[in-house]
Amino acid sequence: MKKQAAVIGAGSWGTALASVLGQNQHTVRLWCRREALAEEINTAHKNEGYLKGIVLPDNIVATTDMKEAAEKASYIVLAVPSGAVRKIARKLMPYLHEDTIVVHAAKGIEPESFLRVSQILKEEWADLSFRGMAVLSGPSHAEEVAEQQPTTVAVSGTSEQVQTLVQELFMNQAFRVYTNDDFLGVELGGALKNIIALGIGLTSGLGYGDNAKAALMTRGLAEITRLGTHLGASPLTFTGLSGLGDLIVTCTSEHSRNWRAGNQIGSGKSLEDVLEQMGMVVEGVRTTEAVYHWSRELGVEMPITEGLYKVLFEHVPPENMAKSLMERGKKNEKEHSIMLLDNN
Ligand SMILES: NC(=O)c1ccc[n+]([C@@H]2O[C@H](COP(=O)([O-])OP(=O)(O)OC[C@H]3O[C@@H](n4cnc5c(N)ncnc54)[C@H](O)[C@@H]3O)[C@@H](O)[C@H]2O)c1
Ligand SMILES: O=P(O)(O)OC[C@H](O)CO
Repeated sequence: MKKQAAVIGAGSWGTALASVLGQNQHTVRLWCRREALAEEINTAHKNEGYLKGIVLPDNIVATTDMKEAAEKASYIVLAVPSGAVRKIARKLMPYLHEDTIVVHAAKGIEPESFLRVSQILKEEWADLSFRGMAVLSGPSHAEEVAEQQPTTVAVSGTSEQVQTLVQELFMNQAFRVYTNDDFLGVELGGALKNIIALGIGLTSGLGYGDNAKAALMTRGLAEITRLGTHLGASPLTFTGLSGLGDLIVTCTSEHSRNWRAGNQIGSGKSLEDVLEQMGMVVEGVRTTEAVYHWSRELGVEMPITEGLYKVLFEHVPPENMAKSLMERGKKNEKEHSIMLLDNN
């Protein structure tokens, strides 16, 4: 059935998700910051700056007016960078009502508070009543979603009903949505994989090959799972779409901004120059900062995150990251899995 949906954020991901909703014949209002972009979307049905060469469904209406975008929507999809979520949550406040379902699609952890995006929203909207919240996450580069290439993602919701409704809202022949009741795990997987993708890009920039890439992906997943299960997420979620799936796509795709940023830093560019030239969000930088401090506070070992933090924020040369990881003390590969089995 046709729904009223608002997508907040007309960058790569917001535009791609609006496109999926448009293909599904929903009424879509896409909120963007710049008038010129709204004009481009409404007249040319394009967003060339973020999704080059893509023609958008003509039932997407772009606006810079938050009221016009969100007031009548029964679904509000948040697709801004995690760093903008608090500010946007405040702007959205007047337009949430009893029937609103909020779907967030941002992947990050807040550095100062160590909060996930859903926790930021709950904090900002503590006094409001709305129908529920969901997180949509998984291996899904906007460029391929916009081209209607086969894509699979996971959705988790504050209730089973919300989860199923969001699955129905987005699902189509090119965009397959699985439900997963582990909200924490789905949200964490999407945020944490960006750290590992940055690290892998960095080693590729240094000239290391596929063995290093496989090592970091495997041990990266181990450290994501270690933190996630420590916080109460299911280990199985990290083997699914929002865990391993998203890790694979972000660490191997030419589309990944996190991988590309790491690659350029490994090749000798400064973090500041890389971020300035990217022109799009590189979530892994902020999340590395958050997770480095968070894991230390929690006493959870995350050596890849630690190595990357030192390169990004303490000006340690990138080659030292690989060296320090290779020279760590002897370990049993299954150490953490054994601990998990013992606890069950
Ligand atoms: N691009 C993808 O393939 C993809 C896929 C899945 C999830 N995500 C996640 O979606 C989120 C958004 O990523 P993106 O790729 O669309 O980023 P992007 O850089 O392509 O676009 C970001 C959009 O947010 C807007 N924005 C930035 N700062 C803002 C602020 N302070 N207030 C209001 N608007 C602001 C920008 O104008 C732009 O429209 C990120 O958390 C990202 O990890 C991205
Ligand atoms: O381009 P990236 O590195 O921000 O990754 C985008 C998505 O998270 C991939 O699923």
